[in-house]
Amino acid sequence: MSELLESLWQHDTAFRSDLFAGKVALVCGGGSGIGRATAVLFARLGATVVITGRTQEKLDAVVDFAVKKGARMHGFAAQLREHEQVVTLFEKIEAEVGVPDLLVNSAGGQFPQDAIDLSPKGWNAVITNNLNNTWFVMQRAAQRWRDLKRGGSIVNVIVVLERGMPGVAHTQAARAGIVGAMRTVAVEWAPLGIRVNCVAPGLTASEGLDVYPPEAVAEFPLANPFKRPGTPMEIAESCVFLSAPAASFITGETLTVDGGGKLWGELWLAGRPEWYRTP
Ligand SMILES: CCCCCCCCC/C=C/C(=O)SCCNC(=O)CCNC(=O)[C@H](O)C(C)(C)COP(=O)(O)OP(=O)(O)OC[C@H]1O[C@@H](n2cnc3c(N)ncnc32)[C@H](O)[C@@H]1OP(=O)(O)O
Ligand SMILES: NC(=O)C1=CN([C@@H]2O[C@H](COP(=O)(O)OP(=O)(O)OC[C@H]3O[C@@H](n4cnc5c(N)ncnc54)[C@H](OP(=O)(O)O)[C@@H]3O)[C@@H](O)[C@H]2O)C=CC1
Repeated sequence: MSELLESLWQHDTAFRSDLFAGKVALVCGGGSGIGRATAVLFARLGATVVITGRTQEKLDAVVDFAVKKGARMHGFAAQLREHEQVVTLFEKIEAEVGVPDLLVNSAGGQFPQDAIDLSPKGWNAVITNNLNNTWFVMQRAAQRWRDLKRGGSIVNVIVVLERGMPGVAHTQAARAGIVGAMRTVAVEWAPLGIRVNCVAPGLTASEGLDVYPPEAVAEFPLANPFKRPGTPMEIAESCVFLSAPAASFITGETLTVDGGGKLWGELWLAGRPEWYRTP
């Protein structure tokens, strides 16, 4: 783990080291994967960072590493699909750290299953975990920015929506909901100085891939023409770009970072259903 964190700390970045000095960045899902890489990058670029997720130990490992490097980082656990916990989280951040200026929503996930077999409970769990949680956090941030008469930036990490993604129909539905809401609030909130964008990663090598069955994993190299997964850092750089002043005229957009996966390739996240197997 410390080797992985060290490699994130040393990785080349396109950004200057004081880019976010004086800013507070909140990264949801910052205890692992894409969120962790984004949090570490914000910290390297001078931000005070708050990471959140359900598991305090995961947050502590990232915070301990960053603090030892001389960065400012805090980890506050929260179940983001519960609205009251989101409100309490913001109160705690404001009391102990300061109002966030930047928000990256990388908390989420799903289980792979053929759509035809999804149970109502499973469908609801994934919708709640990817639509409601992201919405609760982005709305709360915007409410605080409106109340305090200050702007901010929101970046939501979603999935690629331009093509079918067999095995994760529930998550595609949830993320399509986020894109719809994002485009609308980009308009409603622009006069408040609030920008809202999305990053759509392709297959990315994170702990999140552990939930996929071996037959699906074996075919992951076919997901894009580079024939490799992306790295969390490759996604983090885009999250940070959209959060930065360099993106000050970009709102309501989705930046796809998928190695060309939406143009070419096959991806069967639950394996191929029987009726798609070649004889
Ligand atoms: C083009 C190129 C671009 C390529 C682009 C590629 C994109 C795809 C790759 C994506 C990768 C990632 O997202 S990686 C990130 C992955 N990370 C995660 O998934 C972590 C977050 N996941 C979770 O928190 C959970 O797994 C989540 C799915 C939301 C469920 O949370 P809950 O605690 O509410 O739910 P549970 O109690 O566990 O289960 C609730 C019900 O869900 C169903 N359920 C849960 N797990 C199940 C399972 N494995 N198989 C079947 N059904 C399941 C059951 O009905 C459960 O009810 P019972 O039967 O009663 O129990
Ligand atoms: N890896 C990939 O190939 C791709 C990933 N994505 C999406 O990118 C995002 C980040 O994924 P990735 O970093 O790969 O996966 P991870 O599973 O490593 O990261 C997801 C993080 O979200 C946290 N989280 C999940 N649900 C909640 C919740 N309800 N409340 C608070 N925290 C929560 C998890 O922590 P904890 O469990 O401790 O709460 C975890 O740290 C996800 O939305 C994922 O679906 C999209 C396309 C491709």
